[in-house]
Amino acid sequence: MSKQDLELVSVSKRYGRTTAVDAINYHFKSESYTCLLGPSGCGKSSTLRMIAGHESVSDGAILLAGRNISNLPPAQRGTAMMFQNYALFPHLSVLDNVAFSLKMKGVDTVKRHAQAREMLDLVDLTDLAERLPDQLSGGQQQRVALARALITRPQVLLLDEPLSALDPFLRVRMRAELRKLQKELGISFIHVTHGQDEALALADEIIVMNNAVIEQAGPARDVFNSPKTQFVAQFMGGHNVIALPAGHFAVRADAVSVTEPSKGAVEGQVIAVEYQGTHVSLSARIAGDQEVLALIPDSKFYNNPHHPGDRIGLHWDANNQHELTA
Ligand SMILES: Nc1ncnc2c1ncn2[C@@H]1O[C@H](COP(=O)(O)OP(=O)(O)OP(=O)(O)O)[C@@H](O)[C@H]1O
Repeated sequence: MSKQDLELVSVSKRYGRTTAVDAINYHFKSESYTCLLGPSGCGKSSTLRMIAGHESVSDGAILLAGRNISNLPPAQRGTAMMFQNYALFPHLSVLDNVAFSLKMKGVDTVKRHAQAREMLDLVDLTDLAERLPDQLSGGQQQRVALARALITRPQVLLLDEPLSALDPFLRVRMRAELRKLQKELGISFIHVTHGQDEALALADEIIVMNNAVIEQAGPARDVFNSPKTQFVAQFMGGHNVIALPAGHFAVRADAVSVTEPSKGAVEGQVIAVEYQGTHVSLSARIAGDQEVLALIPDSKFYNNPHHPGDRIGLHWDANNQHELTA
């Protein structure tokens, strides 16, 4: 274990009779980008808030660099949080917003402004230092919030749905910037999102939560390619969940190809064909009244097109068939 790693040891959060987080264990590697992903109410924000110290831990321990930080105040943990709504002070300039936590620590004006300018430089906002928050675009406000969190030189930056207030275009641009910043700073980012696209685009590691527990975690490509449960396969998207005599399996829709009826792994009947530009989405009904989706590259499909009602075979390689445990 590296010195800066963050560890959750059987961490639980209960609000009255609701268990929001149920004895989760996780080892966040230092210098990595981790996304906490899951549907609304699964416990991801509670997990993040416990790491930040904005919520108490009901049970278990949080260790950073081997030190138990579970009961320390937020400012003494070595973590910093960037909030969903940015929480900027409307009456303070950009510079003073960024310098705020240093002011609270009693750092003198010259010193804290110099450090705040360094942070503004990092997020490319040097020219806007004297503006007030309401004179900034959403993307610029977000960068101020980032600079303000980073000025405390945290070992771990915690981000709660940081891109949700941005329009789709800006969201894609900002996620590239977040990723770049994390690599440049060489610290850990832990980012809560309910968007699987966002998690796949950003994360070295993805933690999928469901019903207060970690359903699956690991490198982003492993979680996407080899879902272990029906929930993860369906939540990550792009997969078929198929019941076969040998059990339940996940098969990526883009790994399914269409052949002659007798040649495929299973036989089916085409129920819909939809042209989607780069590929064609074909759905077929197979035994057990199950629907299977195949995403076929555009040119491959039109070399040998199929139509609703056609009998076809569906084929996929054995290594694309992942057994589901639940
Ligand atoms: N302060 C609170 N008091 C009581 N219950 C709470 C409180 N905060 C969260 N909960 C409950 O705990 C569970 C987990 O909430 P949490 O906010 O961690 O989920 P989430 O995965 O972040 O959801 P979302 O994506 O909607 O923010 C939910 O059932 C929620 O209603």
